[in-house]
Amino acid sequence: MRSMKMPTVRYQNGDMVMGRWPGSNLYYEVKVLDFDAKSSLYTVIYKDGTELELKEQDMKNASGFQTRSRSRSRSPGRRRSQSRSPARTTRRSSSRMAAAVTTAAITDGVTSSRKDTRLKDSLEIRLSPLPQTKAAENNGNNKHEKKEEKQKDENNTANTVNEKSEAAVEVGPDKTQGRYNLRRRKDDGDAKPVETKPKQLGEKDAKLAAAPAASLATPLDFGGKIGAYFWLLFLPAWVLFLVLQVNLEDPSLTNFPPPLPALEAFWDAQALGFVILWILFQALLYILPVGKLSEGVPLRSGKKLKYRTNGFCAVAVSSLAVAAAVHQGVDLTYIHSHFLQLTAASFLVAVLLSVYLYVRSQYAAGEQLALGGSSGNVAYDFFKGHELNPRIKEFDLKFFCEMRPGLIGWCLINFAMALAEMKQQGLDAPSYSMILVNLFQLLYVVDGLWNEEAILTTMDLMHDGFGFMLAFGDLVWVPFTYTLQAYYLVSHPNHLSLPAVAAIVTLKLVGFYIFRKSNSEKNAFRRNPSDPKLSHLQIIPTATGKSLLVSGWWGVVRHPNYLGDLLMALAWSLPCGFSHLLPWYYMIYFIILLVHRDARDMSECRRKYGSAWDEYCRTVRYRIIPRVY
Ligand SMILES: NC(=O)C1=CN([C@@H]2O[C@H](COP(=O)(O)OP(=O)(O)OC[C@H]3O[C@@H](n4cnc5c(N)ncnc54)[C@H](OP(=O)(O)O)[C@@H]3O)[C@@H](O)[C@H]2O)C=CC1
Ligand SMILES: CC(C)=CCC[C@@H](C)[C@H]1CC=C2C3=C(CC[C@@]21C)[C@@]1(C)CC[C@H](O)C(C)(C)[C@@H]1CC3
Repeated sequence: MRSMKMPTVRYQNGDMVMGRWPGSNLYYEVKVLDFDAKSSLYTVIYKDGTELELKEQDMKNASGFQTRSRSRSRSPGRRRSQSRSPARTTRRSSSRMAAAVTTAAITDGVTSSRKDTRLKDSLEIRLSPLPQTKAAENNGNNKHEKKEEKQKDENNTANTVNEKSEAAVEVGPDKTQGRYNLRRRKDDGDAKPVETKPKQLGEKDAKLAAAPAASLATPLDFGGKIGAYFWLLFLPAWVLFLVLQVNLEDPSLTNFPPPLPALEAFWDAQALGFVILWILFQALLYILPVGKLSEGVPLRSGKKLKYRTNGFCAVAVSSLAVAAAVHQGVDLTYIHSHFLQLTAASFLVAVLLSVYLYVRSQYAAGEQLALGGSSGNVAYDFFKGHELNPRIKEFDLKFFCEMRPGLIGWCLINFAMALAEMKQQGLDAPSYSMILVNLFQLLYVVDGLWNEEAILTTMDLMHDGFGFMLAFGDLVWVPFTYTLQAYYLVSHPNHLSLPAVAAIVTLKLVGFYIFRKSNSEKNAFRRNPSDPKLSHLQIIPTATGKSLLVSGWWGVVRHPNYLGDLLMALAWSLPCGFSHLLPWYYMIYFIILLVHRDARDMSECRRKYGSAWDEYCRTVRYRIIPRVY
């Protein structure tokens, strides 16, 4: 009441006005409940019961609007787009729900073709869900409809969707000006963001969570079933090719096939012993009860897993252990001279682990399976990973393998290469090139471990199952191909002038800054969308209850973190010079990997977020490189 008496307050308690739905151009009829003079926010209630806080600029007098019938807005274009839209099932079924919360479709009287397109677009925006109980109240009256809706939603992983499409109104050119406070008033007490609260599963959600993953499975990628066979054979063969190439004086693609060693040369029991010891040592560090217990993102079941994020401690202890071993006279150049055998041993471990993972996934409950690795085809699911988060008690195999033995092993191998260079070239200290490669990659790994919690919001952890692709990637690909630049420098010295060093360091730092800032921004937002530090960012709400960042780093390109990563990759290759293609292998591979990952992520997000994702893509036009790609 205190605030309502102030002269600057435009709307009074109880006034019916039009309120903009956050992140869109849609205006709905709302009732003003309160005004907070401190924050200058109005608390309003929409007809479906959603309470939000809005700024005055996002509210308008109802008299300035004219109504528009739904049928008029359904242009042929719209029908086309509907039939293409992955959100169509949800949209149609939920439009019936919307009947309960209908207001008339209205426009502000501005008519232009641009506006029609925008209206068409905005009508497709699916809005944030109501709390389950409320949604059930609104939607649950007609049992027949509810049943039908369940069936229609079978292929949609989104939670209950509530749509107010009939009440769409578009106003103003600045569709996402300012961030909206999406916290409901009753949540203010615990100040928890809507999306990080454990979900109260409604009947439908419980059914979705328990549904066999096969019925929800996403389209196959990596060339599908045939592709899986190809990658299962090609990836190990390619690693072998690279490892044999880097040993040659003149590594070149034209040396194909490179001279193959005898079969016995691959096997070394001691090398296998070292690999197993290293993995066990890392496992021991992982289970130490030190460091934070971080929560992962909610699973389909609504549950959140806990992860021990003590990676920085693990790399610190590992460094001390390695330093002590060197001090005790352990010759780390063994890693250089037995590279092939160590690779073969790690490959063996990765294959055995993948078989174990596949077998155990056969006994896993539906809700524990990855949607992307549940095709029903053995080779594909073995490759892509059938179970999402395989765990032995609290020990998370995917998280451990991705962040520990291979990643920390990468630094150990690089360090061994620096020692091997000094030995082979008769140097008192490693070359500038070797130092740069070592420091750059060490920074990358240590940063990843320092920010270990951020991995929990990456694709691998959230969506990909744990199978051969990641087991092999983590235990073989990362430690034995990401180290090729250091390996190459052992016998292919490349002199760098100081200005060249300065230029490469600058490039690395720029890349690192973009990479770190963008990853941290997304991670912080996913963890707490109401974080005051992010209040300057603009968002697009989606039907799943999660929002998409549309400004800040994620408003520059759709994958700013990939851009930073690519700049860093360039800085890792430059110290090796231009004599051979081999040290540029990582750069080339990484472009392919990230372009493919971006495409995978795009289709996954389109499936998840429907038209909200399309809206994001229209606003943020470029994928990785501003104005180029
Ligand atoms: N060195 C290496 O070998 C590799 C390094 N990487 C690096 O790992 C990091 C993680 O990469 P990756 O897991 O591929 O992808 P991202 O960390 O970019 O994660 C993609 C997910 O982020 C969410 N998202 C996308 N756009 C937005 C937005 N606008 N607002 C909010 N959330 C959004 C979506 O998930 P949701 O909405 O479900 O939360 C999407 O599925 C990157 O820095 C990458 O460069 C990756 C692969 C290999
Ligand atoms: C060809 C093939 C077998 C591909 C498998 C891909 C994996 C090698 C990569 C998938 C995502 C990865 C990430 C990292 C390493 C490579 C893999 C496993 C990462 C741990 C490197 C360090 C970073 O700081 C990171 C934590 C962001 C990153 C996460 C993704």
